Amino acid sequence: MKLGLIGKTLGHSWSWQIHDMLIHEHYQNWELSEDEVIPFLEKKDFTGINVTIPYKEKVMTVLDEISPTAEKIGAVNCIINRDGRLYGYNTDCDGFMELVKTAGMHMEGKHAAVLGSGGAAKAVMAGVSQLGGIPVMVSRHPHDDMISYQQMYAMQNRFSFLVNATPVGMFPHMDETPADLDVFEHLEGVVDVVANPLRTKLCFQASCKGMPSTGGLGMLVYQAAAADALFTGQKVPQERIDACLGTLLKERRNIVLIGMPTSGKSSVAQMLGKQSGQQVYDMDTLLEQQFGTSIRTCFETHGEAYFRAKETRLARELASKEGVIISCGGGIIKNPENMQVLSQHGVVVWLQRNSLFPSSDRPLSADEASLKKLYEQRRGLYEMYSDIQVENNGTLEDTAEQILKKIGERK
Ligand SMILES: Nc1ncnc2c1ncn2[C@@H]1O[C@H](COP(=O)(O)OP(=O)(O)OP(=O)(O)O)[C@@H](O)[C@H]1O
Ligand SMILES: O=C(O)C1=C[C@@H](O)[C@@H](O)[C@H](O)C1
Ligand SMILES: [Mg+2]
Repeated sequence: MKLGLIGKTLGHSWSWQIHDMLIHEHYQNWELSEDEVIPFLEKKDFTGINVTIPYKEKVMTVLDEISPTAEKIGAVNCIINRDGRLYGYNTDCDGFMELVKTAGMHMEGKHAAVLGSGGAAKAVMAGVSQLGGIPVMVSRHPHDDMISYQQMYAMQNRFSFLVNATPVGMFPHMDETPADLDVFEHLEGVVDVVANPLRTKLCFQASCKGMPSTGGLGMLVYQAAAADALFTGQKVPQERIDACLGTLLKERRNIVLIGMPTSGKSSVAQMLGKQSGQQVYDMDTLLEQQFGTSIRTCFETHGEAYFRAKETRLARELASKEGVIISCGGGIIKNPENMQVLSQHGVVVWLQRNSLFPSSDRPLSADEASLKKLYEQRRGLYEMYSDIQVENNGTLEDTAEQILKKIGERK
């Protein structure tokens, strides 16, 4: 089988790795210029290909047959060569539907605001409809049946779901967000088709509100699985799809430990590193190295604001890493920006320990009374920002194992 992906720039594509895991087949990248696309297709020297930006519409002109869904969407991302005849499909739509189902979201009879008007947005519109939902396309330059962002906000009451199908928030523009979630009063879930970062700012804001949300990595894997079923004529077993997602997440997702001073973040991080083989970064230790003094001395000399600014800068630096363990200082949750950047590629674990103790090394919890006060001030924030909560009352080994187990159970 000769399989691969065509598009303009493919350096950042994860598809070759995904298809390798799903069907153990070699999958090539063919970077083509505008003029090369049609001759490439006419040569028909492939078994099956995926098509990505910006050629999903252009390829339709030379296909022999196009599936009704792809025709309706107006974009093809999968082409099969059957005895010299080219058949076009849209598996982005299948991928989107699978993503929504896996996230446990039920769109039947509900309105979904779909942000964007490009190929991805059109596939999402078809997916929402096939799931029984009522999609409404939202665009900065609305025409035909689309509405503007202003109109969306004006009718916010109607929407149960918000789907981002624009590139806003995608790496490297991770501080951007396509919509203001605060305006919506009845949202049940947020879907972002962006896969990098794993959690966009939009999804972070949804998690802070306790609202179900999902990023686009699952869609990327599910659309690939749907394409593989067309390439091979056989369904990809679910276990293989799950294993593929698990591997991609393990390689890219950081484990971020938050919690009260002395809850065990640094010790558990070291144990996790030992058990999983991932690199460990201890923020307080790194800051102490940077200052050349203890944290207490830094507070005494420069004040808390100085320390917090350095902490945020370090959080941003570490947030760009992938597949590592990050142990935070207890006060990391004081600045929402820290948690947003650390959550981009991170699963955030709140470590809880019964026997917390005052420590002269930690300026804000040097005695029992301040420790207690600190806990009351911070527990709501630890809860809001964490994906997983784990007790650290047994051995460090047990705690680390429990964390890895709970993370493994998440998709
Ligand atoms: N599960 C555990 N079993 C035994 N001792 C533990 C356990 N977890 C933590 N400790 C001990 O508690 C103390 C505080 O742990 P650690 O320094 O890892 O906490 P921390 O959350 O990183 O604190 P800080 O926020 O002050 O950096 C250490 O002496 C550590 O050995
Ligand atoms: O970036 C990628 O590798 C891809 C993205 C989407 O366009 C998919 O439709 C395509 O199959 C592969
Ligand atoms: Mg520590």
